[in-house]
Amino acid sequence: MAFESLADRLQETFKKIRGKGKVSEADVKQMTREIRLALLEADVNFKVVKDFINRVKERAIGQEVLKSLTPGQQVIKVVQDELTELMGGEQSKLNLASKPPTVIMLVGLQGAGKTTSNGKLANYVRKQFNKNPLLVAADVYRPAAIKQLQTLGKQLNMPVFSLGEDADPVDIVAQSVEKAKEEHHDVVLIDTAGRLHVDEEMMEELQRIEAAVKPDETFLVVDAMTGQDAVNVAESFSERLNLTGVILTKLDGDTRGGAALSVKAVTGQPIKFAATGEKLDALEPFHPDRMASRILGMGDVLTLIEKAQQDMDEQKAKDMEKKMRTMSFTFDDFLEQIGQVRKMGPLDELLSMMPGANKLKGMKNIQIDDKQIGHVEAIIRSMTSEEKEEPDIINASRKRRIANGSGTSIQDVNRLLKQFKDMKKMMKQMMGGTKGKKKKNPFNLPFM
Ligand SMILES: Nc1nc2c(ncn2[C@@H]2O[C@H](COP(=O)(O)OP(=O)(O)OP(=O)(O)O)[C@@H](O)[C@H]2O)c(=O)[nH]1
Repeated sequence: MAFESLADRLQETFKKIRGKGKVSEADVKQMTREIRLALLEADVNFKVVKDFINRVKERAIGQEVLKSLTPGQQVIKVVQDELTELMGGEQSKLNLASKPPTVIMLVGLQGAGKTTSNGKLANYVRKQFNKNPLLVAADVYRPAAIKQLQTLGKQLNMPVFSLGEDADPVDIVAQSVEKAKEEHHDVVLIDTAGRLHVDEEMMEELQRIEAAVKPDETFLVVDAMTGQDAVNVAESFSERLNLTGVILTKLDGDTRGGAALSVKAVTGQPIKFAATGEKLDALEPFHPDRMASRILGMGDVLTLIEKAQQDMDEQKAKDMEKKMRTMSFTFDDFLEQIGQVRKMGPLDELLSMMPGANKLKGMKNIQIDDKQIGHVEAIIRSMTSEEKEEPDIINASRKRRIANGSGTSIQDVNRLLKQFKDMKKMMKQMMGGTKGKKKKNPFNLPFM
């Protein structure tokens, strides 16, 4: 899972400071020392780390007192804020031209995921903004590049503009924009040539394309797995082109996080999209605040809920959120959720967005093995309504009855009860509620 060791280390550090009723300057220094090491180990650019630590230190030591947070929590909030800021603060939206077509050019090194991202982005603008994109094959050097884009075009049922391998890329893009106007394509997505390394010839060509079509967006596609290297590449590109944003790819791999955390500071350009897989729908707008929460082990509950909303009807998603918030989630809801959640995608991917999930090694405690679902359903159906509402009343004799009724064993029943308990614990953590009395949580920090 991406960011795993960074997340582990930061959470270890926070554990020490969270409950503190008083945080001394020495505590802050100790904490920032640990954060510094964790970031360096995650391959974050050293200069970026230095600035980051200085800001955290300054704010954490000199901060005003917020009544609703303990001093330990305040310090953690400072880190969360600064981490969000480091990745760009506000989410940066796609810039669509007021006068179509919107021209989007993708640049980057070979293998970064440029061509794939082109297809994903085309898919995204069609779905989200109801656009009618034209894909443009301007990589005439890599033999299979045009073909690859044409294959993507076929999968998406979208036209691809190409003049073959012998044409000049500048002619290709200029003609493609004319064609887009004629045929009412409101978004033009240009796939440019990549090289293994930054080289002069490539940069000049990209600059010529840029001058010819004046793109509304020029996205640098960066492979998150390449860490520091990615940042150096980003620097070279941003020196020569008017980049407007970054698409960070391969966030589904076990990247240490360096590129995600440094690229904004180094290029001045925000990460606008994150790609999390090879499939054509694996592209999401990048939200710095959610990513910061995720790195800090607070989970990405909003993305989880959005994902849920895409796949189940909105009312159900709202109900689910409310139930989690008020802790009135019962076994009946659990049963319903199992069905819904299975529609949403691979369980391990969903679980990785849950707060604290990275701490549950292998996530064994809450893993819902698809094969066991039948058992789980049978067990829940063998419970009385009272038991489903208040599982704490399930004593040894009730367990025996449930096991018999569902054709499972007492161990199976115990396991499910434990899973349910763990799940509720996690919900409590992520929603910040305590059973019975509701605490005010102005910053919506799940660890409160
Ligand atoms: N796991 C994962 N793989 C990705 C992602 N994005 C791209 N890939 C894979 O990375 C490889 C390279 O992607 P391409 O799109 O061909 O790379 P490119 O940057 O266009 O390369 P050139 O056209 O040679 O410049 C392909 O095998 C993609 O399937 C991602 O977000 N996650």
